Amino acid sequence: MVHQAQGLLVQEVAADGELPSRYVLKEQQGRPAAAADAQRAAPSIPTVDVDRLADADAGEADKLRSALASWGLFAVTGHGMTDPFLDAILGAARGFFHLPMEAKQEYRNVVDADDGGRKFQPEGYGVDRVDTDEQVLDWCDRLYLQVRPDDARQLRFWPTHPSDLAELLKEFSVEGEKVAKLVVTAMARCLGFEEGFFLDKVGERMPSYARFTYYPPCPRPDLVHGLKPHTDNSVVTVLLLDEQVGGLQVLKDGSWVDVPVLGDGRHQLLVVVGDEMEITSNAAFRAPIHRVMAPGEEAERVSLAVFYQPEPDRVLEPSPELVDGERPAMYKKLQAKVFADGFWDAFALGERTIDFLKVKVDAVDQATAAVSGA
Ligand SMILES: O=C(O)CCC(=O)C(=O)O
Ligand SMILES: [Fe+2]
Repeated sequence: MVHQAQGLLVQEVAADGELPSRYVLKEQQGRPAAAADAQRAAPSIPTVDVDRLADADAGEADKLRSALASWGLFAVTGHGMTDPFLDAILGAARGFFHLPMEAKQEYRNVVDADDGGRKFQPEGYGVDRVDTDEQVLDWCDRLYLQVRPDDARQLRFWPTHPSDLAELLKEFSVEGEKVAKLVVTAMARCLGFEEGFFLDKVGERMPSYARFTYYPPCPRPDLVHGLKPHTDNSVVTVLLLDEQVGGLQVLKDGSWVDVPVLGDGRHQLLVVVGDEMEITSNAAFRAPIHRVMAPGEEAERVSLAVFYQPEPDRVLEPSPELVDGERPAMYKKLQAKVFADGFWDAFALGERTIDFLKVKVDAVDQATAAVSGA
C-alpha cells in the first residue's frame, strides 16, 4: 500500500501557486526563517584541492583535516571536471524535470506491487517516501538512480530524454568516484594510516547512487523545508550545486550557515562526509547535518548528489584501530545493507539513521567496555 500523498509531485503543486498544509512546518519544527539571522556573519566554507591531495601535499592535507574537523564538508577544486561539463549535466537535469508530466510518468517511483496495488521504491522519479499523514513533506521532487556497479543499474528508470543525460551521469559518477576515493584515501592518511585503510573496509567497488533534486518555485520558502535536515547515507557524497540559486545550509556549532553560490556561472562541487564514514572512523570524522531552503517564487533550483556507499555485505563498525580504552566504540556493529535500508525509514521520520536504528552505544555500555577493556 502506498500513501495517497506519494503520487503528488511538488512541481504540480507549485504550478497551482498554492501552499497546501502538508508542506507547512509547525513553528516548533524549525522553520527556515527562524535561523536566518544566525548565518549572516558566518565564515565561508573551506576549499580543498583534490589534485594536491593526490600529490600528498602536506599543506592541503592540513586544510582537509581542518575542514573535516570544523565543517564535515568542503568545496573541492582540482577535480578536473570543467564548467561546461558541469553546466551540461545540470542543464540536462533541468531539461528532464521540465519535460511534460506524461513523458516523466514511465520513470515514476510508484510501481505496481505483487498484491495488485501500488508501491513506493527508492529508484526512479517522484517524491521521497511518504509514510504517514503527519509527515511534513519537503518541497522537492527527485530522480534517484543507482549508478555503480554498472550491472546494478535499473535502466528502466534512466531517462532517454534529454538524450545526453544518461551519458553525462555516467561520466559524472566516474569522475566523482575519483574525487571520493582521493578524499577517503587522504582521510586515512590524516589519521596516520595506510592509504587503503578506509577503502579496504568499505570495499573498492563502492556502490553509488545519484540523486537529482528539483526544487520548484515556492510561494513561502520561510514555511517549508526544500529538503529537511539530514545526514547523508554514504561514506562520502559528491554534491554539485545549482550555480545560480543558493539554499543549501549546514549546521555548524548550532547555527545554520549558508553555502553560497560562487557567481559568474562557476559551479560549486562539494564533498560531504556521510554516516558510514562517521561510524567507520568511530566519529574521528562526523557527518554534518544539512538542509535546503526552498527557492522563492521566481526561482527554481537543481542539484546532483552522488552517494558513495560501502559494499552492502560489508560489516559497518568502528575500525578496531580507532577504538581503545580512552575512545571506546561509539557505534554498534551492523551490516552495511541494513544501515543503508534503514536510511529510508529514518528519513521519512526526519531522524538520523544512526538514531533510528539505535546504532549509538550508550554511555553505560561505553563505561562497561572501558572497564572490561572490551
Ligand atoms: O540540494 C542540495 O544542495 C543538497 C541535496 C542533499 O543534501 C542530498 O541530496 O542529500
Ligand atoms: Fe544531503
